[in-house]
Amino acid sequence: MSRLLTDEEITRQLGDLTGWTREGDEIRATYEAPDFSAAIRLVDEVAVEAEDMDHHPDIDIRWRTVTFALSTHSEGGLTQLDVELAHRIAQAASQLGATAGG
Ligand SMILES: C[C@H](O)[C@H](O)[C@H]1CNC2=NC(N)=NC(=O)C2=N1
Repeated sequence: MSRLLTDEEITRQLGDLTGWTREGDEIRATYEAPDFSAAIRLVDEVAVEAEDMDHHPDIDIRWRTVTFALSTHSEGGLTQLDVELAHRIAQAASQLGATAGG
């Protein structure tokens, strides 16, 4: 169980994460991988992290562009779980040479 974060907490905790923006009850980022295979590997690695956390992103895959949207559905907004998963996604993306873009 994780409580909803305040606006200030969200802003502060996303501060050092490139490409992540808040849109209402979600945080989102779009990554461009070197190729389609790397994009799928990124999704696969994120799946492992999501299962580890029992916290799951919405994922949109278009060729080598992958968009992740995070929200804690049970709480109806953003919690520490979303910030933690965003950091894990950023780490996986970095290791695969995927860069955060628009
Ligand atoms: C029972 C289990 O913990 C819940 O269904 C989890 C699974 N993954 C989840 N993922 C997300 N993003 N939000 C949730 O509220 C959520 N709930």
